[in-house]
Formats: sequence, structure tokens, C-alpha cells
Amino acid sequence: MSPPLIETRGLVKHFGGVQAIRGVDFVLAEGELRCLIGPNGAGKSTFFKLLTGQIKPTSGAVLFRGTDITALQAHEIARLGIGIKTQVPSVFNGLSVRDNLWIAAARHNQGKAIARMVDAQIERLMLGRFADSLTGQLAHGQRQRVELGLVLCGEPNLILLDEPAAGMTEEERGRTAELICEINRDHPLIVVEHDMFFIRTIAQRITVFNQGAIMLEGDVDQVFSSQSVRDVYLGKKVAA
Ligand SMILES: Nc1ncnc2c1ncn2[C@@H]1O[C@H](COP(=O)(O)OP(=O)(O)OP(=O)(O)O)[C@@H](O)[C@H]1O
Repeated sequence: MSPPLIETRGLVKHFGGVQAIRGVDFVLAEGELRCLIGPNGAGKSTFFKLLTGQIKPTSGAVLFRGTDITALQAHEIARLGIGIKTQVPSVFNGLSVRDNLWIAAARHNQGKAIARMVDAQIERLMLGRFADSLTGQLAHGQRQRVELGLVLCGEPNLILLDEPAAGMTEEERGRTAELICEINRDHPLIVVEHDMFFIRTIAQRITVFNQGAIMLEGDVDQVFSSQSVRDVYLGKKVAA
């Protein structure tokens, strides 16, 4: 049997006295789309940073396709094809959409393959009308699609999305949900999101974080019908 795409074993991260991640065993299979939810401060962003090597665990391990990558630097992990789109913008506002995508595609392709990659992402992300507009002049939802395009240009083996629906209009959220499901046809994803309506739309399997630990994993119905999950969101004390 082939190993999981990504796995964490006994992952722990302390920031001084703060136990941000407390012994997380997590497994993502090839091809999966997993949603991570949990209240503020549950450890979701820290967990993402541990997967991408932006920070190092206090103890425990991260494995990618069975290989221990815990000691690798962030750029080495990026080279393995673990791409992250955070809430921090990474586009150049003064460049057109096409030029932004070109820069990202040129990091991973050569010659005509660059143009092919750029055209493919413009079509996939429905950015044709804006391809030659300055990225800084786009609406929030359109810019977010450009950022997704930058990640896709790297042909990632795993995409991590941190709150992809944040600040979007209802229409943009709907389009982003469709896009994520479409991207999942050929890319595994882990999506952190607070918007429960959005989660319901895209989720297959959900991992619930609370107080730095996984408190529940299940399908949409299991998670949304869980009294413990509701209590956590209402701020009631629940054992992690
Ligand atoms: N660099 C840091 N230094 C100190 N404490 C940190 C640091 N980063 C995160 N923490 C703490 O670790 C805990 C987990 O934070 P984290 O940002 O991972 O949670 P989260 O689930 O992503 O929250 P949110 O949904 O609000 O983004 C919190 O108590 C937070 O204050």
C-alpha cells in the first residue's frame, strides 16, 4: 500500500509557554480535499506553517509520501510541490494578471511551456477578461483567483489554502467553492476556513481542531451534528 500524501506523527509546537499544537496525528491521502476548522487560536495556521516548514516543531514529525521532511527548509519543502496560498497577498499590484502568472510559471517551466501554463491558468480561473488589467485594480475575489493561479503555476502536489473565502461577496464565495472542487480533480487540498456555509459546500472530510489538538474527524454530517463541535464554537469548555 502506498504511503499517505502527507502525514504528521505526534506533532507538537510550543511558543514559549503556549502549547499551540499538542500531539497531532494527521493523515491526508492522495487526491483528498480536506477542510480544517476550529475556533480562533485552535492551532490551524500553526499547523499549516509546520507542514510548509515555515516553523519547526518542538517534537514530532512531518512525512511527505512516506519520507520524513521535518528537518527540511521551507524552500526545500516548496520544491517538493507543497504550495500555500495564505491570507497575505503575494501578487504584484503594478503588474498585469498575465505578467504575475508569467513570473510564477517561469519559476517552474521553460520556453513555450511558460506561455502554455499561463494560458491554462487564465482559462481555468476565468481570468480572460482581466488578463491584461493591472492586478491592483481587480476586485478582491478576482485577485484571490490570481493568487490561486500563482500556486497552480507551480503544479503543486498539495495545495494549502488559508481562508480562501475571507472577505468575499456571496457570489465570489460560490465561484471559489466551485473552483476549489474543480482544482481538486487533479490536486489534493487542505483548506482552512471559518465560513461554515462555504465548508458545507466544498467539504468531503473535515478535521476539527481545538486547543491545538484534533478533536474530531468526519464527514460533513458527522461534524455539523456534533454537540462537542457546536460547544467549541459557542465557547463552551470541551476537552480536546
Ligand atoms: N509566533 C507565535 N508566538 C506566540 N504564540 C503564537 C504564535 N503563533 C501562534 N501562537 C499562538 O498559538 C495558538 C494557535 O494559534 P493559531 O494562529 O495557529 O490558531 P488558528 O486556529 O489559526 O487561529 P485563527 O483561526 O484565529 O487564525 C494561539 O494561542 C496563538 O496565540
